[in-house]
Amino acid sequence: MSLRFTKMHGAGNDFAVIDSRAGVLALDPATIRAMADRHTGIGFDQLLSVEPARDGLSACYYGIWNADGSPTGQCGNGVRCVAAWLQRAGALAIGEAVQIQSPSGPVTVRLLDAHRVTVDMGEPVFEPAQIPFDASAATDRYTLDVDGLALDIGAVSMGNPHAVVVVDDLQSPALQQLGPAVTGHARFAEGANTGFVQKLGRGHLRLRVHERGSAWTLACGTGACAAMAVLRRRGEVDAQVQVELPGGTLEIHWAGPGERLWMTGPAAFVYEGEWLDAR
Ligand SMILES: N[C@@H](CCC[C@H](N)C(=O)O)C(=O)O
Repeated sequence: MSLRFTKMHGAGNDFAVIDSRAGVLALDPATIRAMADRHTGIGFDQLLSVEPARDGLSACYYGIWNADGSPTGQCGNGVRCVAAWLQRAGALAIGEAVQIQSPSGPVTVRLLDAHRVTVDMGEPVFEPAQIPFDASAATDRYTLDVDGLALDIGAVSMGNPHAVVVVDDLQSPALQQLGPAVTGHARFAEGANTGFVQKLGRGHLRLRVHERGSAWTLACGTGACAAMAVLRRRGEVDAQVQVELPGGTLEIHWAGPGERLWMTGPAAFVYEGEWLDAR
């Protein structure tokens, strides 16, 4: 088996993008893990498959798989890359807004230029059953028992599940163990992407995310949206926030509950390649 792909990244969160518009390949988790391997494969956080739209309305559908082969519902950095990929393929014009269908539903993208994209990410979902998170009612903060430590978290879905933890020091060595522990916590029935956020001001956040299925990444687009959603709902940030991640900066706008959330950030091409399955 061989497979052509485009290597891309959004603020350092990296992807292999496959053109599946003419035929969708069924890739098993073991194959995705082999492709994702940073020593013996292409190396990526997520695999994105651009497929024909399933709703007759969207420009395309895109499937998302983590480096461990698990599927997910949304990818904020990925959808910006898909938009830039469509433009390079001649299927989207700069300035044009189109709907892209993701596993968790449609989002609307607008290309600001060939490498910068704004996305209407929809409304953050705080209802525990929809995250899914084990709690009787939606609230601004929950106490999570992590190996005896009472951790204050926010929980939200941006099409995928997120835990948001406010910290004073993003470099604290304790986060190395806390990240995986929250990601795999039993109260998140499907796991969670865990964002540790440091507040630098009402319009400025610094964030590190331990992702479900891909571990620590240089950026997580839905993680930036989740941090904004949780802190804005608590009244701790303004409607426009800059989120600094290890690999780059994203701009997030959310007026508040009942409103749609917008994310703007980069999408970069790295190279075109062909994966030769030599396992
Ligand atoms: N990096 C992504 C999120 C990818 C999916 C996530 N690991 C999950 O399993 O939900 C982003 O930019 O949003």
